[in-house]
Amino acid sequence: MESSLSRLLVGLSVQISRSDGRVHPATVKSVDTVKSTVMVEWHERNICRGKEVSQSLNSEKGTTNVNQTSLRLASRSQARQTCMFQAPAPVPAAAAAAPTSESSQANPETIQPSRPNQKFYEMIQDFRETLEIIPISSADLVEPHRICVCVRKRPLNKQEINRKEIDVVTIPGKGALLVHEPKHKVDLTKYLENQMFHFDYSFDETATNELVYKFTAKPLVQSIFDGCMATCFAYGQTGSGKTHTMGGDFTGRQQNSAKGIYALAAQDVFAYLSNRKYSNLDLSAYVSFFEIYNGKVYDLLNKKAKLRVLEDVRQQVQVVGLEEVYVTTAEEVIRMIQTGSACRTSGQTSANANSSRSHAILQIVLRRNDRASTLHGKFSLVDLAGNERGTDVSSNDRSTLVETAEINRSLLALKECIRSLGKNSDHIPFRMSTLTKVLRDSFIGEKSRTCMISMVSPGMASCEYTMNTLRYADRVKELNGNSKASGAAKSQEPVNSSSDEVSVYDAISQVAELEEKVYVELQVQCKVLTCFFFSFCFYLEGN
Ligand SMILES: Nc1ncnc2c1ncn2[C@@H]1O[C@H](COP(=O)(O)OP(=O)(O)OP(=O)(O)O)[C@@H](O)[C@H]1O
Repeated sequence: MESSLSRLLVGLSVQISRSDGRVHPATVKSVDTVKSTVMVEWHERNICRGKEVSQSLNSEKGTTNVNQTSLRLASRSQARQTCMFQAPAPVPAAAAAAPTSESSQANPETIQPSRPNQKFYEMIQDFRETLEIIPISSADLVEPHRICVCVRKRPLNKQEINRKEIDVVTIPGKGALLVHEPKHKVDLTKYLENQMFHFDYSFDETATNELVYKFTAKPLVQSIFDGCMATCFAYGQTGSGKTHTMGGDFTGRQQNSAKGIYALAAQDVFAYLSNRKYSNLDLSAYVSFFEIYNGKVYDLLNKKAKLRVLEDVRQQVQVVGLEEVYVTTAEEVIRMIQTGSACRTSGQTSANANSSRSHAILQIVLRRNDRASTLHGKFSLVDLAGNERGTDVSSNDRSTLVETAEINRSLLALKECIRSLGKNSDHIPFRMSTLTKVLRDSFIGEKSRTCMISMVSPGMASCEYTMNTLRYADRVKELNGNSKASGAAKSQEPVNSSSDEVSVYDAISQVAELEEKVYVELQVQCKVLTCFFFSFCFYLEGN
């Protein structure tokens, strides 16, 4: 009885209610049923530029609460310490073992007496106690952005909960996101490196697709009716929620597309089309859905037909033969999304990771009902390849290495194109990849609008990938913040950004820009040489 009670209580998260009314999370360290004492450890922290600072507790006495049982505080010393509590009548094992169903539902993490990385879990919980958390809500104002970068955290999934993984991401709200990176000192002492990032919006695990849509893609739907070329990207590692956000919730091969951003955008397009404000524009909507895998384009609405990407003399990029279907209702679009997604999945056989190795692009095009079907506006919704592929260089398999290189190239190109757009640069390095080539018209001119939704997985095992995703998004956002075109607030540098890292990124940007300049320069020289050649031929013929 004694040992089972101890086992059940040790590691349990409890709360210390101080006499001044403040509450601190604490952990049961040991239970002595003979002396009727419980050892509880707690510490208090404050945030200071992302680092944690221990503070001393001032109150001498307080009470603590273990499964609703009040214990009297007997003694305590300094800030981070072990305290002795006088235990009341022994807590019945059954009561201790079975937390109320309400509490277990509210947070399954708190009912686990012990877990791998329990210490880090407690440190994160302590840290969260010090934060003021105000999640974004539908009542918040949607601000206009030319380039909008936001982040969405998904909840821990079943497997992660079964593995007792700890959640290392906190969304305090107002565009902020914190990653609590678990670290070890040389002497193996555990500590957290708390990294703060700021974006235009940050969505926590409770946010619905509708809420995310309202702040991200919805303003872009409006913009295409004003003649803009809009693009919305879902970026992040495999399993972080890109398809869930864009395509809707699905399990296995069953997909409920009605709740994804694709479908929500389609519904709004038809709502605007029937709105009196836009009806005099005399517009029609068309949809195309394609995938880019290994630099090749496949039509998802035409049995995965392989398509060619060509650039004409006016630098207009065309996907030759891409099916563009005339649509009149959102239901039609949803059916196409389902058909296209099934085609994408079925083409991948057992290699399920394929889905994250390709970029899927749904385009909703508005054309005027004139003879030439003049393009009025275009919305490209992109479910990008998983970004972890870019860092996965462990494989020796040639095809995986080629895929990895292609994904790296396209994600890098994408970032550079958005940055160039933010800088109002003359040189958009869109030729760096097929992805940026087919989206070229989304990166040029005053009428371009871009939104990037960066998805992060909350688990500790994904921490490194999460940091990569956030650094990428931060890099896109950084120049957006400085750009004259955007009205967004200046973004905050993540606390860990080293100058080396920044200079490497700058070097990449400069190389991309130079590459584009050289290309344009070569084109001009080629034209001059061609003119010279033909003049020379004329001259020879004349003589
Ligand atoms: N916000 C969320 N709320 C609830 N479940 C989510 C959320 N985001 C993702 N999921 C679930 O997590 C799982 C993985 O999500 P999803 O397939 O969207 O990831 P992904 O980033 O598209 O992965 P991949 O790159 O491999 O295609 C799915 O089962 C999905 O339903």
